[in-house]
Amino acid sequence: MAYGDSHPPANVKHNPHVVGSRHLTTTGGDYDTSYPLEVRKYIRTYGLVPPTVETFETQAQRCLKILELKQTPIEKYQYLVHLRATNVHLFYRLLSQNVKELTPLIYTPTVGEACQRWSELYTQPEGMYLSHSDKGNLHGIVQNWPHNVEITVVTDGSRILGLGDLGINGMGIPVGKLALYTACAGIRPEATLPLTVDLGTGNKALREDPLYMGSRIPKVTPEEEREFLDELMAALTERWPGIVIQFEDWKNPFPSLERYKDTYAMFNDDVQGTGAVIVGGFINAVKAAGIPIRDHRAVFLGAGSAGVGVAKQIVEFFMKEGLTEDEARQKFWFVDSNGLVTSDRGDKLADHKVYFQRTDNSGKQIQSLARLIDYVRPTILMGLSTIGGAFNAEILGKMAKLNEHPIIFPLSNPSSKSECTFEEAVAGTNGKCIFASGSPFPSLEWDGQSLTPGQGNNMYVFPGIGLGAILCRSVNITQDMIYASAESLSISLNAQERADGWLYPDIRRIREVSVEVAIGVIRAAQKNSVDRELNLRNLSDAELREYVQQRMYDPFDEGKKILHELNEIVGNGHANGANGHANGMRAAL
Ligand SMILES: NC(=O)C1=CN([C@@H]2O[C@H](COP(=O)(O)OP(=O)(O)OC[C@H]3O[C@@H](n4cnc5c(N)ncnc54)[C@H](O)[C@@H]3O)[C@@H](O)[C@H]2O)C=CC1
Ligand SMILES: CC(=O)C(=O)O
Ligand SMILES: [Mg+2]
Repeated sequence: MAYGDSHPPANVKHNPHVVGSRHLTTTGGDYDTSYPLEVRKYIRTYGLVPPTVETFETQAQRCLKILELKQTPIEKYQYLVHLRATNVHLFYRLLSQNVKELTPLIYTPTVGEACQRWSELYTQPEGMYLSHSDKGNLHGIVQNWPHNVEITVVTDGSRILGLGDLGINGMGIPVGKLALYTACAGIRPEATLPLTVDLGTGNKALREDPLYMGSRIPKVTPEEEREFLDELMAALTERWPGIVIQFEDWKNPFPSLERYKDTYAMFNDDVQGTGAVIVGGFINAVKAAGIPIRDHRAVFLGAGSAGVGVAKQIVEFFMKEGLTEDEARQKFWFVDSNGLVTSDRGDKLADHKVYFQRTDNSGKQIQSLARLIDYVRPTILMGLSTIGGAFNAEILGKMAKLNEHPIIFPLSNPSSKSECTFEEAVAGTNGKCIFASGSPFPSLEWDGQSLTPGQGNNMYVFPGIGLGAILCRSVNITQDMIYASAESLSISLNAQERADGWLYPDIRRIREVSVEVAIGVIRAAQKNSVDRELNLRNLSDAELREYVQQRMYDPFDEGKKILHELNEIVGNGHANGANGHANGMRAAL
């Protein structure tokens, strides 16, 4: 049985903007009220939108007013989903102009609630769902996606943020991450593929929920998952040879990372992207703490994919600063749900934890985080545990007593899972902490000063990693490319941000930051000889920057670009008629 056809519908050849389903596609619709009338005629939305040609300012005024009228974050999320589905370029114009205000609505924390309520709130497809029962047919089904894809984010929904196994309801995460790819790194919306693999779920309540839309089977075995993914990876790269594949929110991400990292242009965002973003901020945090690298000690609450991913990259940073690998590794104490991670704890440690197991405190199985802090006297406290509030006043007070400027990073998402809030961290350390959290918290006043929290979220790096890998057509995504993203991020603070002691750049500058990250990633790919776009090797940094910027999608340019294309087709003069009634247009239609 054929599932798809690699050829686009016939009318696509006639006009690339008219895609069968009347401008409503899986990655957004194109009913833009800012388009000049001649553009509307060309893409056949003339008469389908109100007659006035609006400025962005007018459009934005309406959108922001509607958002203001919505009472809850989830209602605002739903409005923004609707906006993207009908007017994709306006959605991205609005997002890029209001990235600080809108990111929390389309990403963490609101996307967490959206995933928890996906079955209840579902209204329209926004990505691709592939089930275990589709095995054997994935090559055909992938042909059904109507666009040329440059990047996909794929989840199995088994660990969505810190909210556990949400099955296919995790689709909100690929959708949200890819929206950030477009807004923050200028990947065209239709070049992104949100992908959720439906490999069963360990969440019994979901399997029994009449509204759940995934397979009602328990999670498949690791062997079945591997066989499925082997076929999927081959199908994706066969259809789109340059595709970059980002794995996201898998309960156990290590087997796929090991298996595919040297064969495909893939990376795991939770292990590698998180590691890079935290190293990026951490380089600035250790400078601010004023303690020599050699004297730092880190306690990590949570020894999962993100915790271990972060620590491994900090080891790399410590080694670049002159420590041996063993000295660097000995600076970490991990606590998981069974307590301190030691070699003699009595349970079999998961493979990824073994590297960081402690062997020096046998017989001293420390029972609580507070006791461990007394024992280790850490300078750094990281939270990747999904345990909201775990850094309580006692813990924060101890960190403040031990350090002039304790580094406190509660990184779990969404906000409800954060190990502490910014306000709690500031109050608990008497304003002394150096702080970054996974989800955003508001600025606050402390002792007559305005304090702004850092957001240590992989959104600062994954868009630039993907952009860099796409542009240099990287064969793989190497560890050097990931580490380069951290270094580029750390040096992308501007003078004001440095003077204010910020760890991360203002999120409103994210497009600029993504350009710098992409440049670092491309240079590292070249050093590792995994790049295929060899011309970029001859460009100076300034030329490469210009090249990257020019290739980024700009939602403000869309109308102009279509008009330009139309002018090319019908000849100058015809399509520029002020009343939009250009004769040449008829020829084009
Ligand atoms: N800020 C960021 O950019 C990122 C944040 N995260 C967040 O980090 C958190 C963890 O993610 P993963 O490591 O992928 O999950 P995971 O499930 O692999 O790891 C969770 C870890 O927390 C431990 N844990 C659970 N209960 C605990 C308790 N009571 N005390 C001590 N440890 C406990 C578990 O044993 C495990 O080691 C999530 O909330 C996720 O949203 C993940 C990736 C990026
Ligand atoms: C930010 C992210 O990737 C996570 O919390 O899983
Ligand atoms: Mg994630």
